[in-house]
Amino acid sequence: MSTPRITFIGAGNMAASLIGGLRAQGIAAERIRASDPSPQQREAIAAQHGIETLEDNAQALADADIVVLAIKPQVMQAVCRDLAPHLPEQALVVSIAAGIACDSLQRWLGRELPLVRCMPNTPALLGLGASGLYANAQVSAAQRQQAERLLGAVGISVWLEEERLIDAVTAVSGSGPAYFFLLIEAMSSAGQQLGLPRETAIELVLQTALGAARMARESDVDASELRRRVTSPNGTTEAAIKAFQAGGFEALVGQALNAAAHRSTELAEQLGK
Ligand SMILES: NC(=O)C1=CN([C@@H]2O[C@H](COP(=O)(O)OP(=O)(O)OC[C@H]3O[C@@H](n4cnc5c(N)ncnc54)[C@H](O)[C@@H]3O)[C@@H](O)[C@H]2O)C=CC1
Ligand SMILES: O=C(O)[C@@H]1CCC=N1
Repeated sequence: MSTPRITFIGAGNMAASLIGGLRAQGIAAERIRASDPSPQQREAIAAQHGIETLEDNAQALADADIVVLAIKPQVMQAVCRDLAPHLPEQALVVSIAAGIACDSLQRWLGRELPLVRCMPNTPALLGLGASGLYANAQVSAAQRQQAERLLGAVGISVWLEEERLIDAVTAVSGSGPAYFFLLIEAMSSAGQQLGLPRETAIELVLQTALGAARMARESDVDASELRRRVTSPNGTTEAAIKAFQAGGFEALVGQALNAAAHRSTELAEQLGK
């Protein structure tokens, strides 16, 4: 397969992560371009990755095999309507915007076209992202591979058979880093209340989070077994877990993820009109 020409519409954080990942995988800078109205964004991404940047979205589309929509959901409709007449016939469109359904994108782009909708997350910045991908019926097997390579350059990616599951992915991994950050914040301040200096508490919490994630990732037993192994009968961990359970921890996590998924559906309805 020859290397596709990839155009990014929007050169913000997520675009920069994806471009960094592609470059690290050996994709030549000449195959990638990005458009953004902000001169600062254009200069930053050109300096960092050596790619061509343009102010004009329509110009950036010329000869593109893959067009990545890496703009905020709120500007998606206006940008798509402007792009519509300039989109190359066979181009694969990849949208990373939260809460914008394939139907809306096709309506704004003016026709049925190969479309992959994905939900990445911010650890993509470190190549540790997790993305859910949904392809519509127009996407060819070769284009699926291209989308997989694009998102695979910044972490793991999983295919979803139904578009509605993007809302679940948004709740689990799209928003997920924020839940772990919240736990890190809460454990750090609890450590301080127990008398540890702030920096010490944060350092211990961060290394514990990293160690636990790697153990869960690399071990051949599941998280509940790893938890059991830390939890001595009548010991300290058991006391903490009992306190979590008495506070309804698992039900609360369920409610939180439901709220995120519900909001994702609601945004798609509002923004998709
Ligand atoms: N931040 C996150 O955790 C996640 C974000 N996303 C999605 O990724 C998308 C991009 O998000 P970020 O990179 O974080 O945002 P960002 O704000 O860093 O980047 C957006 C870029 O679009 C540019 N832009 C604005 N109007 C434009 C136009 N008319 N034409 C071309 N470019 C334009 C802005 O100048 C900016 O550089 C969003 O749709 C968001 O929903 C998806 C998953 C996770
Ligand atoms: O909070 C949000 O709406 C976006 C989608 C996933 C992460 N950030």
